[in-house]
Amino acid sequence: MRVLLVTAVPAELDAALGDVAPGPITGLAGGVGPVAAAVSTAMALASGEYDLVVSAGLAGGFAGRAPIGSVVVADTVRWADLGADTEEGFLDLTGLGLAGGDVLSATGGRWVTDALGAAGVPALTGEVLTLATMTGTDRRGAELATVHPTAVAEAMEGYGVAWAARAAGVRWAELRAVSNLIGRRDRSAWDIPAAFDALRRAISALAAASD
Ligand SMILES: O=C(O)c1cccc(C(=O)CC[C@H]2O[C@@H](n3cnc4c(=O)[nH]cnc43)[C@H](O)[C@@H]2O)c1
Repeated sequence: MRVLLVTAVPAELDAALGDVAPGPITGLAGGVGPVAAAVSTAMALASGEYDLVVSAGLAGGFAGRAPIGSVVVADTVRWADLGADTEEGFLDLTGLGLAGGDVLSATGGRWVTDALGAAGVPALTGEVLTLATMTGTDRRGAELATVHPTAVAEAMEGYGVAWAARAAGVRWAELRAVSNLIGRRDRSAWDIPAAFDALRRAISALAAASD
């Protein structure tokens, strides 16, 4: 299994690949946000060298659903701020009568959860939201939790990676380690070392399964 691992920033990539010897996993720090992620993933996939793409890195977890330090694997990803903000509430693409889809099913998610299970790495499964605007208020966090009851976490790249993988006909997954809870932005409450440790263990499990 030849895996392309796409993070947003180099620090996430270094943490993810910390225990992984050169081999079946190739890393790419593709940039922050869905557009940078989609473009960099599409360019890498043009080589035709990969069987699976994994969007990986830090994430915000919904309180009571995904605690700091936990690993989450997406069954679906949703670009949650793609649509229109109206007096009647948020309208997604379907609500706007537009084609394109703002929810994608993770075609490689099962392979990732099986790899984690085989290595004894605990993981939660659920919807992972992609947002171009990171949530920074309790009001917005509560709104997202209500509107998306099966969402466990939010990040900023998964949908972009998924869109590029789907266009290239390559299976894809999203795996995140929770560094902070979604809500009022309080950088001092982020536990990046705990999340990076969880990320490193999870990616080691993927490397073991891809050999
Ligand atoms: O400050 C640091 O030391 C540091 C080191 C590595 C990465 C970061 C980031 O800020 C990564 C940003 C990246 O993480 C995702 N993320 C993390 N928490 C959230 C969130 O609450 N809502 C949305 N996205 C989140 C996201 O994918 C960013 O691209 C800092």
